[in-house]
Amino acid sequence: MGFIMDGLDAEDYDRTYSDRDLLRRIVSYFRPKLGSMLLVATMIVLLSASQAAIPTLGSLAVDAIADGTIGQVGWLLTAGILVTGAMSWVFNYIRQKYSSRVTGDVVLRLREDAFDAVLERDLSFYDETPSGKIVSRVTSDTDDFATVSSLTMDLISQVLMVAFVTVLLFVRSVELALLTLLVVPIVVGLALMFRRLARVSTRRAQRSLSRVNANLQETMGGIAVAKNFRQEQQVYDEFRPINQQSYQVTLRQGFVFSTIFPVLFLVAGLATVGLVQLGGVQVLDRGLSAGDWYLFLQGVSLFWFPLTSIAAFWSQFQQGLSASERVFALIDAPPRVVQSAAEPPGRLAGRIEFQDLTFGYDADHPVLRDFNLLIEAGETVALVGHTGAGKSTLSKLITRFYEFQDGRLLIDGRDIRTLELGAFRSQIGAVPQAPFLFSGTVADNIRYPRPEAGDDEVLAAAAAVGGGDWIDALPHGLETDVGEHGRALSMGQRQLVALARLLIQDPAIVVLDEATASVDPLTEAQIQEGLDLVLAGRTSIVIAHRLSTIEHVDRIIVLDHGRIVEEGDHAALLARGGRYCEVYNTYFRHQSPHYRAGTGFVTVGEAAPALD
Ligand SMILES: Nc1ncnc2c1ncn2[C@@H]1O[C@H](COP(=O)(O)OP(=O)(O)OP(=O)(O)O)[C@@H](O)[C@H]1O
Repeated sequence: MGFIMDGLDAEDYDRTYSDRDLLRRIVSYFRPKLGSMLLVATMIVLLSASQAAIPTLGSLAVDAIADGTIGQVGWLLTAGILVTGAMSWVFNYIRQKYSSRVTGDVVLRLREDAFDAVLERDLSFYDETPSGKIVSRVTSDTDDFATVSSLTMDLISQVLMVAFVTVLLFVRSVELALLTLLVVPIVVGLALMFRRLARVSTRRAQRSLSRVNANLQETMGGIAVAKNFRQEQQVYDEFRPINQQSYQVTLRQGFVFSTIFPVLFLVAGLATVGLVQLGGVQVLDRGLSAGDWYLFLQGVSLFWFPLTSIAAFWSQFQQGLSASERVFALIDAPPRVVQSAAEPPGRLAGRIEFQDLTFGYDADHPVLRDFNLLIEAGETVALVGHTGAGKSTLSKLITRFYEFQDGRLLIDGRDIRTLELGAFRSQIGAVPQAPFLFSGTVADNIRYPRPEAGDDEVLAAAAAVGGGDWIDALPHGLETDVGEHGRALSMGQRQLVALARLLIQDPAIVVLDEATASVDPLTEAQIQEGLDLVLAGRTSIVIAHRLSTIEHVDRIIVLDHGRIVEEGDHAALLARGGRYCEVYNTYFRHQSPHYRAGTGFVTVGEAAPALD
């Protein structure tokens, strides 16, 4: 049992909606399609009536055979059955056409809303939720919801037909009609009992499938690394139990659903036996005509088919309901980053002040505790420190990707929580270590922050970065296709595109995580030139990995376990011989052109001259 249920827990944002809330929510998606739905409903009524008319005409034919009048009315009844059959086809065609459109439109809207919700989520959401699981909610869960909506229409049509047949049966023989109806509460009772079981097993099956998706997604993302380290077997070993689990859970779901049908068919069979016996006796006693008896037997199959298929629908119905629950939970997931107001920030000067700020990805384990730091407008600050010191965390708070728990973060003296988030973020230029490029051309990527930017602006930005020589090295200049994730460009070229993109954005504050990957000296020089241009006149926070950067910034801040342990400029900090020297020896010193392996380390713990 343990294995089967492992990893199938709900996501943090999952919730259970009451049937009423769920239904109300689903109805709200269908409401704009009221006109088409009325047409579908009319067609369903006509279709059900015409389907119920066929056995009625058949029963008249049986009576005519018994009376010996079939010779006179036979052709009329045949024509009647033909016309009713043809009309059924037309009604069904119109019904299918419009109901498919209604379902398609509703799913389109639901998927748009789900995708919108995904885009709106804070970065913490992406840290906590594997992307495969998100994809699964936006695609297969909305598909399951589509199935529910078309099933619901089928269900309504079947229920209506049952209603028509019931009326007919009562008109013919109250006694036999009551016998037929006697079984309904048993079937409905069984279906209701089954409901709970079905919902639980269906939900598990969906979660296990999204686990499979998440695993596949991660495998595809890291396939190059896996192949590099020849870890295909390990990847497969990880996939196997997850896939097995999905198999087991789906099998269990199948078992749950397969128990209901034999039970239902047994009840139906017993009822039919009763009807054959009782009806036959009544025909012999002349209390019932042969045609009526025929209608009852036909009616029973017409009657039973919808009832048993309602139970059959149940599985998919439940699947769709829990899918819609999952999609709504995604749409309704509360944001972690909450603004207390939405004041227009105006053009920011870029003064940043952390005041007694406390933050932890998990509130019980703070990464920053009572943290204080003031960065003046226009200042360029380098954050250095060992891995895990909290450098990226600071930048994630400035970009407002995460919500801090305590203290204040002021931008130009205003509480960051009061600024209109979209307008604020548009003035923050964030460059990650490995800049992400979208499929398209180099020009498309440069104009990404401002799609209305003209070709000349894009060209000017590209030319300004690194002297523009790098554009000539691209096979089709700015029209070169960058490939998926920018794979068609070298690492250095991707960084240059990211810098040109910043120029187009023209942010007030730049948060830059320098790439650790080394590039050739020419590209390095171009990047440095580009950086000087991009950072000039803006407040800049650089998570520094390059010697040339730390040598030129206004202030270096040395972080250790979320605390500032030293700050100052390069020469002063080196002279102090403290923590900065350690970091310098570890990360930066070897980049110096004068560096010789094994020599020239700056002594830690005592004042030492600045060596290069
Ligand atoms: N998304 C996250 N969820 C939980 N903990 C995190 C997350 N990101 C970082 N941390 C933790 O927060 C601490 C600070 O991490 P941070 O990424 O800020 O360090 P860093 O100084 O930028 O390190 P590096 O130079 O390796 O990028 C680390 O202990 C890290 O494990």
